[in-house]
Amino acid sequence: MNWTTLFDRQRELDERIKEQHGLTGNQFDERLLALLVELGELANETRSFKFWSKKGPSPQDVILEEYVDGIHFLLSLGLALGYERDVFPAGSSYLDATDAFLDIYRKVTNFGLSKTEAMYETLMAAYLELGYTLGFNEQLILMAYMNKNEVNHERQNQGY
Ligand SMILES: O=c1ccn([C@H]2C[C@H](O)[C@@H](COP(=O)(O)OP(=O)(O)OP(=O)(O)O)O2)c(=O)[nH]1
Repeated sequence: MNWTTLFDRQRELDERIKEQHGLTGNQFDERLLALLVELGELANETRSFKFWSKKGPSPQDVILEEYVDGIHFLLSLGLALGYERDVFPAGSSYLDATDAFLDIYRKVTNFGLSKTEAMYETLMAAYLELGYTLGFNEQLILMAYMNKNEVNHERQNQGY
């Protein structure tokens, strides 16, 4: 994954939102909470934990769009702390989606407390691994990110 391109796109979007909404500060806590909320929305679409229901997951394109919302906030958090990089190390693989979600919730919380670059790297690697666990590859993730980034610009054009 060429993360530099994604960080560049994210920086443009974040700066635009910052200007449009007259923001000061880096909104670190809000971005962190937004990421946790997106993780919940993503888990809900996969229905991976709903042992009480026979209803299947949402279509993969719906799950992918939720997944790349999380990528947006992760990139945003990295930008807020100056942690942009081109490469992140591979994470270790997960047993299933539920295992991945629980691990990532822990890692988001740890990162929010420590705010270290090492913890950020670990979190990025884990989130990418979640993407693989959900059946996506880097190409799909990159394309979906670009599409949603465009949608986010369009929303700002419309005074969202
Ligand atoms: O500084 C920011 C703020 C937001 N976003 C992006 C991330 C995500 O892709 C989208 C917000 O999520 P979503 O599309 O779910 O927005 P919402 O306002 O929660 O929409 P809805 O109420 O329709 O779920 O905005 C950024 O990239 N940078």
